[in-house]
Amino acid sequence: MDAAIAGGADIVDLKDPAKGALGAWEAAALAAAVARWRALPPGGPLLSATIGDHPLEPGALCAAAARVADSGVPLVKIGFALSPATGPETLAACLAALAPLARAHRLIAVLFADLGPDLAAVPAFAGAGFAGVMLDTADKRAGGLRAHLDDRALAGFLAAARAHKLMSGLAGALALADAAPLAALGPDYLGFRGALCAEGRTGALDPARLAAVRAALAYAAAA
Ligand SMILES: O=C[C@H](O)COP(=O)(O)O
Repeated sequence: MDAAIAGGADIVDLKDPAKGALGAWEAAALAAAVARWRALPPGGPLLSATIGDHPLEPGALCAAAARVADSGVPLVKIGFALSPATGPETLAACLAALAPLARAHRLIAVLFADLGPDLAAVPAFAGAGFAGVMLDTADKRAGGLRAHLDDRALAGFLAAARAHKLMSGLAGALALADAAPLAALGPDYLGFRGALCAEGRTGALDPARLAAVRAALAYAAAA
């Protein structure tokens, strides 16, 4: 957390990469991080946290999301493992169960580009009261986001999010070289983890790598 703040991250995402794509922090560590974040001077980063990797099962998603939301973290990231095999009733049941939580907390739906999600599901998240949608990848060894979705698909996803007033993000094994082309598509944020670590995704953040991504995003924003 300290390295991300020092490196100028706009959003610090609390996740345990050793536990999976959206591995969750333990409750005590999460509460401590939220308390430290609240004590930061104004103008600091926003804070998000992931709820862990769960199947598309309403009870499991609700319990995990409620636990993270109860910590007071302002953005709660919930992975939806949508694939071509997912029936519409499965997503509908999950969203119906999460809608009450979405009325009290800012929930972000994470879809995994490498699982082949139906990007036409974006309006359903808006309908359930979500605050945002983003793309990520589930299998970090299977290539980055742009290996799974081309610019046209990504632009369509972002346009749908904008049309439904959802915050939008792109992530998924992004490299430094992805910063400019993806920023050009106009997401609200880009998410990086592996590219910021000298010794792999589960390692510590490397200030030099963080600075390089920060500089690339600043350059892209000024272009
Ligand atoms: O939320 C963002 C992603 O999980 C970042 O991780 P990654 O860059 O290692 O894919």
